[in-house]
Amino acid sequence: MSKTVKVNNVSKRYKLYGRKLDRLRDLIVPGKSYGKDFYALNGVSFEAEHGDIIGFVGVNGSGKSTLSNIIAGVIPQTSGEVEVNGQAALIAVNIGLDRKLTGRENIELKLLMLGFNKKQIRELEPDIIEFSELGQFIDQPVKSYSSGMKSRLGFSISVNIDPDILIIDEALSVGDKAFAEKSLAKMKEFKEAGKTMFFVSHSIGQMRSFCEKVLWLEYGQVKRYGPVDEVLNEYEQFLDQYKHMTKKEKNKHRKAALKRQNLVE
Ligand SMILES: Nc1ncnc2c1ncn2[C@@H]1O[C@H](COP(=O)(O)OP(=O)(O)OP(=O)(O)O)[C@@H](O)[C@H]1O
Repeated sequence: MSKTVKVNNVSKRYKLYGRKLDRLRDLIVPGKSYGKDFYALNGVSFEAEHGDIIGFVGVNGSGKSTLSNIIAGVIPQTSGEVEVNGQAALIAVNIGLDRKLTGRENIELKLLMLGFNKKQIRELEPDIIEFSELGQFIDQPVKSYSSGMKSRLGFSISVNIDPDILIIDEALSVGDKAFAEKSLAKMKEFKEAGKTMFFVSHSIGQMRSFCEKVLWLEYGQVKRYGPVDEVLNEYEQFLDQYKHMTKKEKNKHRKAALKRQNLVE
């Protein structure tokens, strides 16, 4: 099977500043570093094949969205290599939509940015609007949309451009049940067409029903990568243990993780 996505030793470093002055100093003082390095991802490696449906799990802040954004080309990695063979589309709440523009204008802008010509846009637009079920709201500015409506618009654009690789970051969790079911059906179509998909969700049920493999991130590092049941069973055990930890034990766990992210409190 050929690889569609190869992520090799990828890290993402952010600078955290305790004081505004340090941020400014970092910009204007050459050769010196203020602020503290913080690794949202640290040495992440994995590969995806054609037709793989891969879920990203991990507790809040473990790096799932950062990894999704890097694969989609929305943000660059600090180090390491990412090879993406094909066109990738990211569906995430609040990403890629201009709040001042209407839904229709956002569709046109997004398609233009992806390199579609005017004729192709005219052909695609009705399908996108129909799938979104936004009705007359399509001509209202996106800033007046609820998060579910934004997610519908983003999802409709991304699935109708027929990408090779689809990355869905929590987008299904804000839509209503009917739209989530319609979206899942569309994703099943993509699955049958052999596309590669990445799926970020806190819903273990959705993960089990949809994904074949799972990548478990723990504070920026790969804890496990493998078949869905194997990894999720272990992840659920961890969540259960975590829930029953005393405050002191939770703190110890958190401190060990922060140390790995280079951020000792
Ligand atoms: N622009 C940024 N500047 C500094 N730190 C950031 C930035 N973006 C993300 N981070 C940090 O990187 C870490 C990983 O964030 P990310 O959003 O990838 O986690 P996540 O696993 O998707 O979390 P969640 O489940 O809460 O959505 C977090 O600690 C976050 O605070």
